[in-house]
Amino acid sequence: MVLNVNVKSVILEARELKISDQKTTSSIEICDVIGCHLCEEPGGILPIFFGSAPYLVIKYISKGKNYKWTAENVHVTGSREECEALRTKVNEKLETERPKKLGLFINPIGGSQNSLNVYSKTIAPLFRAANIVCDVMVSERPKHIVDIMKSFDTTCVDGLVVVGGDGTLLEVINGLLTRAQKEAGLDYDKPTCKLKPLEVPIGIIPTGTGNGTAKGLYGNTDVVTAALHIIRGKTNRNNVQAVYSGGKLASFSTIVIGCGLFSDLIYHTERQRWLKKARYFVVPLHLMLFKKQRLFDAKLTIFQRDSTAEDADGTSEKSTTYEQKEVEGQCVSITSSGAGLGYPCAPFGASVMPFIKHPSEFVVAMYKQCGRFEFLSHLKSCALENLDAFQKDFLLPYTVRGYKVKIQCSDKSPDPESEEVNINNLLDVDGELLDIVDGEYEVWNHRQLLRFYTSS
Ligand SMILES: Nc1ncnc2c1ncn2[C@@H]1O[C@H](COP(=O)(O)OP(=O)(O)OP(=O)(O)O)[C@@H](O)[C@H]1O
Repeated sequence: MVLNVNVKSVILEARELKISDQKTTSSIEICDVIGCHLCEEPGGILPIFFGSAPYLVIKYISKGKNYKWTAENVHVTGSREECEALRTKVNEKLETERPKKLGLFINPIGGSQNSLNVYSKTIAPLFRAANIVCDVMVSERPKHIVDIMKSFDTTCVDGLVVVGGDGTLLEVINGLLTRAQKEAGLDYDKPTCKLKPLEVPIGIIPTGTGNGTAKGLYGNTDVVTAALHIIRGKTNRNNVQAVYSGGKLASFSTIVIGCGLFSDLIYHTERQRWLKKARYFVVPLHLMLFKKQRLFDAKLTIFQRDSTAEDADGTSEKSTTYEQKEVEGQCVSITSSGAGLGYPCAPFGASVMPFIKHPSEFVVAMYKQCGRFEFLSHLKSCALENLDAFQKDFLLPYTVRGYKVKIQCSDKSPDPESEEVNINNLLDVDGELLDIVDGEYEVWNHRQLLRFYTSS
């Protein structure tokens, strides 16, 4: 919607623009202004005689339902001097924390394979309107971004933006965070090592399939909403989970880590790539409705906050002692969620929040055997963020600061090439499959390790 007003009816106040037309007065917060540009009326016979009429376009963020943001315009008419004066004053007020130069990484094959199109048609014009310059890199092969991250100079940009899915984001995060720890000379393979945070802010334009991190940060997976959060430039420090296996740091995670059912789903889905995007729907539905649940024996060791050794602000979690508990048994999956780790709208966010009392805590759940429909109804409750989604007989949820899993093979002397061994050594990390060593891994929370563009 375009609002047409005269320059005299626009009043610039300390933190907002007050705009009045004949009937109403509305206001736009300065932090929601995207940019301000002077335009000329298109040519015609009248401008030849009377001169062209300039007008000022004020582009601003409008916040709708379901966290959806759109870019709207106010057209301000008046004399050139008045329009230019208003433009200068508004631009001066636009906050200095806004990014001016971004490093942008596009995965052209993520999701519907339309990232390049989304960028050039929708995102680039918004960034241009906000006077943001982009240094664009397009990945040419799997893991190309991991290689780029090995030498990318983050000091020459104000922020990084991923145009892709969670897998591409994970490549950026893994590359940069690991490099930062190496450069700091830290013993980062030890779960107890306090890791060095990454200063450069990261944003994501969700053109992947799952897009869980974008949903967590922006409340939805709308690409315009995501771009507008990045333009606004507000950032938040977010927690990250780290996965360790075989005595090494294997990956970071921002959404979900799961063995068993969840890694099986990804394993089988990726084997049916010929189904293209339909595989994300057909394969899980087929497995859930027609296949028997795969059960495996596992030992889950949980590390919980020692209630007698309180760390008031929660920043020194590594010096805290832990109460350790072991749970053993047959299960369908062991899954932990990054919800509650500082992502304002994280997947399962509200569902696991009742369990979390401290910023360093997160939830790991052991899924026991259950009926197909019970399981689907649990997933639906999680998606709807119902507070009782984890209060099910087949679920054992634990509030933890870290946990360790050992998957036991049913065969006492298993063939290392067997499918059971293979599949037991796969872990779903944010929708990507990670090879773990001997069916054993550990997950720990690291506080405020990343800075994301978000406006919580
Ligand atoms: N040019 C390319 N050709 C083939 N694979 C690529 C290319 N560029 C990146 N990749 C790979 O694509 C994989 C998936 O990317 P991405 O996560 O962006 O999309 P997605 O899997 O559809 O989304 P989500 O992870 O949100 O479900 C990554 O593992 C990455 O290594």
